[in-house]
Amino acid sequence: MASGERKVFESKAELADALAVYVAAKSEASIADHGYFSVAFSGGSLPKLLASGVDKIKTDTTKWKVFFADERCVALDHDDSNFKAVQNDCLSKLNVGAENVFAIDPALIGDSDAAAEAYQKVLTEQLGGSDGETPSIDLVLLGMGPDGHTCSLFPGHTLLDERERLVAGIKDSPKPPPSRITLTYKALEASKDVAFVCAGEGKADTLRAIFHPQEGEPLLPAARVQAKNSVTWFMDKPAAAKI
Ligand SMILES: O=C(O)[C@H](O)[C@@H](O)[C@H](O)[C@H](O)COP(=O)(O)O
Repeated sequence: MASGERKVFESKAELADALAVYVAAKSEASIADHGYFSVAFSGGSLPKLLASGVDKIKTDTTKWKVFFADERCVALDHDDSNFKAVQNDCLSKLNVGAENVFAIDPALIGDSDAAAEAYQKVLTEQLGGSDGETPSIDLVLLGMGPDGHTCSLFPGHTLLDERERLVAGIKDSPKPPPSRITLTYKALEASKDVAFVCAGEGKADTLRAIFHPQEGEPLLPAARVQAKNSVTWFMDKPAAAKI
């Protein structure tokens, strides 16, 4: 069963506002602690959802370092690009310098393993993990798919057992497009905080399986996520209806 605090909101709009306030608080605390705030965004419905609360993110966003929890191996201006979604829906409304947004290297999108290796290097350089320490992202914002996947960690996939790499390539994602890069559990577990964002009745059955797995039901990828400090589940009422 998944662990962590569960927060349930009346509506998507209330969820978005609370998430924005939470992000701002994590940002303030991180900047006070080490001078910057590193945050990783997922794609899917998350960027649009957060967009409606983005004006509540009151913090010094010039001190942000933005990463991607997973990314599709497509051009940065492709409609499938998580970078494009996060940039258009959220970052364009926040004062984050382009030099602080760490996208996949577009020159490597033909080879997800090479793109993942390069992204891991960026993560390590930016977060100071080069002395052998695992880099720690301050906050990872995650979604969850109907099959219980998160990042691009899919049920039954060999990447669920990856313990060496922080970022891995995947060529057979069941959710299109098939070629992607993703943070691994190793990277998630080294992160300080993780927030899951789940809205809509389409998430209800999966959240039931996450929080109340029946006997013999496999532990879904999202249920296995742990972080150094906290995992918090932001849900609206329809998503939380069965938990
Ligand atoms: O690139 C991706 O596909 C996403 O990062 C993915 O991991 C997403 O977060 C989940 O699939 C949930 O997606 P929804 O929020 O759209 O259900």
